[in-house]
Amino acid sequence: MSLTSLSSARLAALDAVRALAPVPVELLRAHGRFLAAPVSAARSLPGCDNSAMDGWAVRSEETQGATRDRPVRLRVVETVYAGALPSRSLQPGEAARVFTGAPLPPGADAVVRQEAARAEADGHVLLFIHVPAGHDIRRAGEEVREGTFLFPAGQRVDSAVLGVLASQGALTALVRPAPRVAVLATGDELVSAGTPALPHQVHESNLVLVAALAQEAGATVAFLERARDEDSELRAAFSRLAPHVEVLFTTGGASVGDKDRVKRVLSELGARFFVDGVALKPGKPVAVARLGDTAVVVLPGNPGAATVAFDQLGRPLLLGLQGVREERRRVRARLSEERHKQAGLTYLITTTLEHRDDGGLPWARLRPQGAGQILQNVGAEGHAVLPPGRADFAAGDEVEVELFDRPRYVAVEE
Ligand SMILES: Nc1nc2c(c(=O)[nH]1)N[C@H]1C(S)=C(S)[C@@H](COP(=O)(O)OP(=O)(O)OC[C@H]3O[C@@H](n4cnc5c(N)ncnc54)[C@H](O)[C@@H]3O)O[C@H]1N2
Ligand code: MOO
Repeated sequence: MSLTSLSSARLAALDAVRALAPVPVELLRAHGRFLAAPVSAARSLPGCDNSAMDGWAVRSEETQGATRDRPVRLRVVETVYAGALPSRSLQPGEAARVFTGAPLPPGADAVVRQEAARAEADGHVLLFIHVPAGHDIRRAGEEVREGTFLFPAGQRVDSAVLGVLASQGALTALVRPAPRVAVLATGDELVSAGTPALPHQVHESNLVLVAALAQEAGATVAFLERARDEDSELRAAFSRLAPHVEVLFTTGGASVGDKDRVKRVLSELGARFFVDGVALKPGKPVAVARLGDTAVVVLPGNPGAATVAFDQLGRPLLLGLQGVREERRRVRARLSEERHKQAGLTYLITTTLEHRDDGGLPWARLRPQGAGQILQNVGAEGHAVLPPGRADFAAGDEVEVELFDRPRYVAVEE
């Protein structure tokens, strides 16, 4: 098996998919999806000059010198509520009762909030403070002007973006749908959760693990299935599942053992391989193929290896179907302990970061690592990247850490 570099494999894997066609969906259903086209403002926000407070709209120059002891007295000529329109312009000596969000009458240029004023029974108001022009007013278009750019294609639709789209009067957002995925766990040693397992048996855990990873990458999980390490079972499972999903993930049987049959059976079914083995640890046996219209990601059975292989090839592929690629933040850090590795491979080691008060680089506290282990991903902040071309790393050596949190999403060109 000749091993492809991680960077080439990531590029090659993306050729196995094309972005799904955009569809307009109701705003709440767009939550977590990615915009398929840029969005510009359909209207200005606010739409008109309006009051930021409950109070009185005034001509600011008339409040000159007002204090508690020497209030300014104005005649209240109307009341304007949010959503209503003023009936007239303010003339000298006049004020309008206004509530938060109410359009400002022409002629008014400031608001005195009601804590600084008192209504009198005879239809006047006493103002106790001087307000400059613009005070407690929200100007038309001060936040958004009609036609200005709001979001690029590829923007992830989170709650904040949904709020803005709704404020523009949008009912729907144009997004790419969630890719549908199936996960197939293979292995004769596996015992389903809920069933007692003998010491030589293994509780099946990759289905839920990979399904959750797929959901985190925006996919909808349509099938979770098991197959034994038999050609006929594998063949039947591939043929049954592939037509119904965009991506089929398999776990186990990916390596070179006698019962590692997944890749061979896929080939016999006519699958075309884009990636077959990557110079990566953990995750080396990972493959990406296409069976008919379905992308197949062959993940190793070891849970730690399956996680990294999913993260490096499966996740980009699911994001590609949604029209985006992810740019993770990278920071430099110092290794908290020495590591030795195979020089030809990229090692990705889950890590937390420790910031000390000495002003220096953070320390990468590597999690206990093993492809077959499963605790290493819990609470990890990122991957320490130990690049190829080097075998020995001493404690204190500088490395890059790729952070999982707050990535940037960029629309991919089609
Ligand atoms: N001679 C060689 N042996 C191995 C090589 C190699 O290059 N030459 N590669 C190793 C690497 S790297 C990995 S990673 C593993 C993974 O290979 P497979 O994909 O074939 O995985 P399995 O053998 O089926 O299982 C490995 C391990 O993981 C457990 N497992 C499998 N599926 C699940 C599941 N759904 N839930 C929980 N645990 C699961 C399984 O019981 C095994 O312990 O191969 C190396 N070997
Ligand atoms: O590369 Mo396998 O994925 O160690 O452990």
